[in-house]
Amino acid sequence: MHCLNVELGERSYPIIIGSQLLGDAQHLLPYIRGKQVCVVTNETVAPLYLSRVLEALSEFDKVDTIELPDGEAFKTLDTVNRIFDLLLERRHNRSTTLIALGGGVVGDMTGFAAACYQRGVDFVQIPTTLLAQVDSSVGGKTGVNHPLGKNMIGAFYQPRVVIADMDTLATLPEREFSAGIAEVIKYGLICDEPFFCWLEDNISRLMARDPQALAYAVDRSCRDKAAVVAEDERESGRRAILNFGHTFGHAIEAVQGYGNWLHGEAVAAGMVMAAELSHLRGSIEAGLVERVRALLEAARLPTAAPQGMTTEAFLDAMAVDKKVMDGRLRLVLLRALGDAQIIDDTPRELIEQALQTCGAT
Ligand SMILES: NC(=O)c1ccc[n+]([C@@H]2O[C@H](COP(=O)([O-])OP(=O)(O)OC[C@H]3O[C@@H](n4cnc5c(N)ncnc54)[C@H](O)[C@@H]3O)[C@@H](O)[C@H]2O)c1
Ligand SMILES: O=C(O)C(=O)C[C@@H](O)[C@H](O)[C@H](O)COP(=O)(O)O
Ligand SMILES: [Zn+2]
Repeated sequence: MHCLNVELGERSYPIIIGSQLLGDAQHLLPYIRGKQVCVVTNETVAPLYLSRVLEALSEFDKVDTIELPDGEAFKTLDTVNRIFDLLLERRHNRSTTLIALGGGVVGDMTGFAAACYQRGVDFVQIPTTLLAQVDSSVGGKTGVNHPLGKNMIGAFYQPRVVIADMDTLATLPEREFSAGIAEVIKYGLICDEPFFCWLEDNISRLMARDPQALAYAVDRSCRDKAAVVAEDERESGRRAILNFGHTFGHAIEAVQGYGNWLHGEAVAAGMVMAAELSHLRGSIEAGLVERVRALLEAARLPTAAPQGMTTEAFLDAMAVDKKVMDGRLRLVLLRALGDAQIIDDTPRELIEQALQTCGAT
């Protein structure tokens, strides 16, 4: 077990990474201030891990649980409202703590519910997917989707602690595991060249879920993300690099229908598009785009647009991106391997060319 910190002044918190952490009260209880707790999970994760978390909570007066329906299609205000209904029916007050047990969908909604319920209650992240352990549980972006755009309603709201039990990854389906690797590769590309090279050398071990390789990748990803978040908690500047591939990826998720392409899959294809565009602008060599494609393919991730998705559909969906300012797209592109920048003057024709090179019709 080891621990690293997200340094945010009075909102700082630890990320605890290890094994056999779920039932372990010692790591959880110091971060729960009141006597009421509500564990938010879903119908898939509950039968696997809920009982272990409840063991750690046996000393509390009031422990409620809510099992949400599973899937990106349920990351909505209606689902968050079900959390509010339970909290009110069961008379949870401002001293309650919400515990998110699950992947990024559960984590994003629980965090958002915590930010809103009685204007803010504590919450804890217990991420159980690779994607949630390396990305979504860290940094305090919470929220839900809207039919017109990904994560359009939300809040910045930090957890009190993140407890990442790597044992939970043993039950993760292959496709979900690959989706998590997409965000891991993202860190190498945007801010950590040595990590990208390490990933190229170790991708087979990682895909075989070698415990040492996996522990290294989770730790390094969390460190990279924590450093960026500590510099710019509310994305007024540098934090936007964590959105590399996401303007394209979010368009894919929304146009294909939430849940048809997994978030990590859409980000993988989006990162190839962003790399291709960086090359078309003259910032990086074609060889680096090929390295990005090859690594993502080795992680069994898509590297091209969904079949039949048009350039027009991409551009329409990308126009609602949260980074758009004064009607101009702001895209995260590569200046070099391990060095991302935010660019707001990319000609539309170049974006269209990058999309078409990546299979958009
Ligand atoms: N807040 C952020 O900073 C941030 C960062 C990245 C992604 N996200 C969001 O996170 C979401 C994606 O998260 P995700 O990839 O974890 O998807 P997810 O939450 O849908 O989980 C993936 C699937 O795995 C199941 N599952 C979870 N843990 C399991 C386990 N241990 N064993 C077996 N099955 C398990 C889930 O029930 C689900 O079916 C997206 O909505 C994305 O927008 C948020
Ligand atoms: O933490 C961040 O900042 C990120 O951008 C991480 C992304 O991987 C994540 O998908 C995030 O939810 C995207 O946020 P959004 O603001 O583009 O909706
Ligand atoms: Zn993401």
